[in-house]
Amino acid sequence: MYTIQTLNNIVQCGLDVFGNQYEMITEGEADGILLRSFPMHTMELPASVKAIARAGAGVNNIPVEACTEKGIVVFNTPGANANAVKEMVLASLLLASRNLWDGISWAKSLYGYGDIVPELVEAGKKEYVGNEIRGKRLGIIGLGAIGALVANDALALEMEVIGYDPYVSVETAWRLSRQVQRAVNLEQIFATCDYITIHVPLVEQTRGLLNAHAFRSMKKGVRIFNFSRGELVQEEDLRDALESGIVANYVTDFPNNTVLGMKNVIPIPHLGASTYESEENCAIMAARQLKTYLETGNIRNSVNFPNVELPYFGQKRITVAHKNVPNMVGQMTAFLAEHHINIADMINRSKGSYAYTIIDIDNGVDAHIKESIATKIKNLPGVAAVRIIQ
Ligand SMILES: NC(=O)C1=CN([C@@H]2O[C@H](COP(=O)(O)OP(=O)(O)OC[C@H]3O[C@@H](n4cnc5c(N)ncnc54)[C@H](O)[C@@H]3O)[C@@H](O)[C@H]2O)C=CC1
Ligand SMILES: O=C(O)C(=O)COP(=O)(O)O
Repeated sequence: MYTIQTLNNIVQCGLDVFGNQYEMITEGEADGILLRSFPMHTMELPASVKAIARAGAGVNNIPVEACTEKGIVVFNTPGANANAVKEMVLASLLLASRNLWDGISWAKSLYGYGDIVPELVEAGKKEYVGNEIRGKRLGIIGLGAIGALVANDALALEMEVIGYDPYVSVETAWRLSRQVQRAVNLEQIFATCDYITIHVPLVEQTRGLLNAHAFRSMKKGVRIFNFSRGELVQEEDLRDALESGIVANYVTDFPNNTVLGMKNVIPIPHLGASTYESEENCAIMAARQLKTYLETGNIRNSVNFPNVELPYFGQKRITVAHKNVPNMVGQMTAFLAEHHINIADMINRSKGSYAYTIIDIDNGVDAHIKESIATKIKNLPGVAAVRIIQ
């Protein structure tokens, strides 16, 4: 029996993945945590927690580094909500270009004028003339799951598309249309684009990516779309850019009080991933990854540990999350050799400064010997967490 704590509402089909061997709780000590955007940074993590699954892409709400040091595996669901965000970006391109936000608000304000409403509409519509997006240049910062989808569909809408992503994955590169131009630096995007959309994770390197320097390099009247995270944009610099007209519109999925007070901001209440389809995709994927990890130790789509999978048929298994330093595996297997325990199968993979090892041992080993080996491994310098699965 495992216990899963949910920190946000997770759609039922995701919860159903766990089955009746799991207890679902919202407070207390759990083996696994399932969440969406719940801010975890100030949360005390019980020692019972072995893994955290983010039903979504961004993990900046999770203390990933602290989790890594404790051997807690953090998962996300790459691509599972990308289509939802892409559709929102496409809608926003039109929303901002055609002055739909102001136009609709004005039309609604005409309620009560009676029979002359149609006349007022025809007389007033000249205030809301917009631009077409066809033929305009769209700059995409970050060509991951979302950025690549936006790029391809913007081309289909006859936009000219240029993308910037120095770390683009091979998989994304294959999916991208060859018509997407490649920017060698951000200045190329800033200086030439009519529309700029940003699809990078919030990390120290990307915080404040759009700042005074960036705004100064942009074409006057550029429209900016932020469906990634509010902190990617330096707020006071944005205010100046909106006031001076460098930025014609800022469409953001992350409104806060400061940004709401700025002119020409189109605020969206973090609806990028809020579709039934995406909520289901994310919840099912996150739940499956978490369940698999708890039951087999296999890791798929973790942000802090490598993908490691060894087929599991109910055999005895030791899993170790540890630092990626020499002789870790040697020391672990030495303990097994001391007790004449045969290794049936083994795998070790690393990701950055951490690694993960799965050791399958032959059945028939006494429980107390297994426990003693687990304790010896746990006490090795560099080991973050040890589990015995059987
Ligand atoms: N508004 C919403 O509801 C949602 C927001 N998001 C946000 O969007 C972000 C991107 O999501 P995905 O495309 O699914 O993630 P992803 O991981 O597939 O793509 C991110 C891309 O950014 C690139 N990148 C990283 N640092 C960069 C830099 N300094 N300059 C240029 N490119 C850089 C990476 O190489 C990668 O290709 C998430 O991290 C999250 O913050 C994601 C889903 C829903
Ligand atoms: O997946 C992401 O990064 C998102 O921002 C989606 O957040 P949500 O699950 O809608 O709270």
